[in-house]
Amino acid sequence: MAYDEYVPVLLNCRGRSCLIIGGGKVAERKALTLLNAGASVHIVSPVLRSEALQHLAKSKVLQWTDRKYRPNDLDGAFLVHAATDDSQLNMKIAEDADSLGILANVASNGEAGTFIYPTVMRRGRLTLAISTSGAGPKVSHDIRERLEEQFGPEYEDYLDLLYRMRSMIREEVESAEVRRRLLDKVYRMDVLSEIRRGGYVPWNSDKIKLWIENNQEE
Ligand SMILES: C[C@@]1(CC(=O)O)c2cc3[nH]c(cc4nc(cc5[nH]c(cc(n2)[C@H]1CCC(=O)O)[C@@](C)(CC(=O)O)[C@@H]5CCC(=O)O)C(CC(=O)O)=C4CCC(=O)O)c(CCC(=O)O)c3CC(=O)O
Ligand SMILES: NC(=O)C1=CN([C@@H]2O[C@H](COP(=O)(O)OP(=O)(O)OC[C@H]3O[C@@H](n4cnc5c(N)ncnc54)[C@H](O)[C@@H]3O)[C@@H](O)[C@H]2O)C=CC1
Repeated sequence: MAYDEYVPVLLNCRGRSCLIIGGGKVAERKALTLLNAGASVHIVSPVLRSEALQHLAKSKVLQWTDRKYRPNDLDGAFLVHAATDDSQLNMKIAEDADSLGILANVASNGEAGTFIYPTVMRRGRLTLAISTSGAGPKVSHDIRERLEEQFGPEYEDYLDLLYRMRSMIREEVESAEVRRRLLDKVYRMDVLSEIRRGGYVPWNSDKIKLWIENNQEE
C-alpha cells in the first residue's frame, strides 16, 4: 500500500511559540517534550484534564488559555498540536494551520498533519528517533527499548568530548587537509571503551589543545 515517506529532521524549538489545542494525556506528552526543548508553550483548552499540565499552568511554566479553540489562536505560532478529543475539530485545526504555513501535528489522525513524532531515545547529544510512520507506535516503543540496551550512558561523555574536539579543530586549524586528518584520528579514538571500563576523566581544553598540536602529522 502506498504511504507518505516522511522527511526526518530535528527541530530547534528553543524560544519558539508552540501551540497545543487540548489539555489531556496527549497534550501533556507533547507539552513535556516541547518544554524540555526550551520552547514557549501555549495551551488552549477549556479544561486541563492532565494534573501535570495543571501544575505547569499554575506555576506559569506554560501559558494556558481556558476556552475553546479559535482560529486566531494560531497567530504567530511556529507549530501547533491538534490534540483535542474531537477528531473533526482536530482536522479543522490542521487545515487552518496549513493555510497559514504553520506546522501541524494531529493526534487523532497522524496522516492529516504536516508532521508526526517518533519515539525518542537520548544519550546526551545522541538522539535516536524511531518511527513506524503511523503504522503502530507500540512497535517504535519496543524497538527503542532494545536500542536502550545497545547504546548505554557512555555515549553522553563520548559525544561531549567529540563535540568539543570538533569545535576546537574547526576553530583553530586553518588547513582543510590537516583538519580532515585530525578528524579521522578523532573518530578512530576508542574513547567509548575507555569510558565503559570506568575511570575516564573528561578532557579539559588544555588536553584537547595539546592533542591537536601533537596529531597534525600523518
Ligand atoms: C502518527 C502519530 C502522530 C503523532 O502523535 O505524532 C501517532 C498517532 C496515533 N497514536 C495513537 C495511539 C497511541 N499512541 C501512543 C504513543 C505514542 N505515539 C507516538 C507517536 C505517534 N502517534 C505518531 C506515529 C509514530 C509512529 O508510527 O511510530 C509516540 C511514539 C511519540 C509521542 O507521542 O510523543 C508515543 C510513544 C512514546 C513511547 O512510549 O515510546 C500510544 C501508547 C500510549 O499512549 O502509551 C497509543 C495507544 C495504543 C495504540 O493505539 O497503538 C493513535 C490512535 C488514537 C485513537 O485510537 O483514537 C493515533 C492516531 C493515528 O494512528 O493516526
Ligand atoms: N497521537 C497519540 O500519540 C495519541 C493520540 N490519541 C488521540 O488523541 C486524542 C486526544 O487524546 P487525549 O489527550 O487522551 O484526550 P483527553 O480526553 O484526555 O483530552 C482532550 C482535551 O481536549 C480538550 N478539548 C475538547 N474540545 C476542545 C476545543 N473545542 N478546544 C480546545 N480544547 C478542547 C478537552 O478539554 C481535553 O482537555 C484522542 O481523541 C485520540 O484520538 C490517543 C492516544 C495517543
